[in-house]
Amino acid sequence: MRSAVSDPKLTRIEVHKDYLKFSAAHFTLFSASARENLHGHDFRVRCTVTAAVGEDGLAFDYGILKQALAALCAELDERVLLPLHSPYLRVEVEDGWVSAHFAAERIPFLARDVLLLPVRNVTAEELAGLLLERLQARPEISALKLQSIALGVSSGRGQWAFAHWGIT
Ligand SMILES: Nc1nc2c(c(=O)[nH]1)N=C([C@H](O)[C@H](O)COP(=O)(O)OP(=O)(O)OP(=O)(O)O)CN2
Repeated sequence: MRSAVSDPKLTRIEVHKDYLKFSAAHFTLFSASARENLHGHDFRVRCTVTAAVGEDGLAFDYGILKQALAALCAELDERVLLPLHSPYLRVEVEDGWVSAHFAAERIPFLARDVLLLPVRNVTAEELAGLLLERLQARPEISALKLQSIALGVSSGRGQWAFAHWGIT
């Protein structure tokens, strides 16, 4: 007898928990001469995946996904985020200081407060792409054999950027 529940071969699982966030400072670079002032956000993260449902009615323990996302958020929490690959900004690290060189400005930070990220700009879209890469690189996530991942980053209510992998 078929189960009372429809028997989907694929399911979509979404996680968006209040604790999936990181508080960080940044400035968006709009051109070689225009940028925002340094400011901060509680960046929020959410993730939607598709996966096959097993004969036991379980796709995978989504606690594994939540823990991985929380670990990724913790890596970025309470830092000034600077891009290493910007066409407009040069980063210099010396004697416990990090200097961001932008147009004619030298913007100094204590090295302990800065996190240099392999992105072109500290924008929601670049952060989403970076976090997706880092999520996929985690062995406990690659072991889940997910079919697609969409990872979102928000810099404020009502504005999200998503990075995607796989077929949805
Ligand atoms: N494509 C993108 N554009 C902008 C980004 C971004 O990440 N990607 N980021 C910013 C700002 O840095 C900021 O993060 C958002 O600015 P803002 O919209 O002012 O944020 P608020 O929450 O204050 O939104 P309000 O609509 O003003 O309430 C800009 N552009």
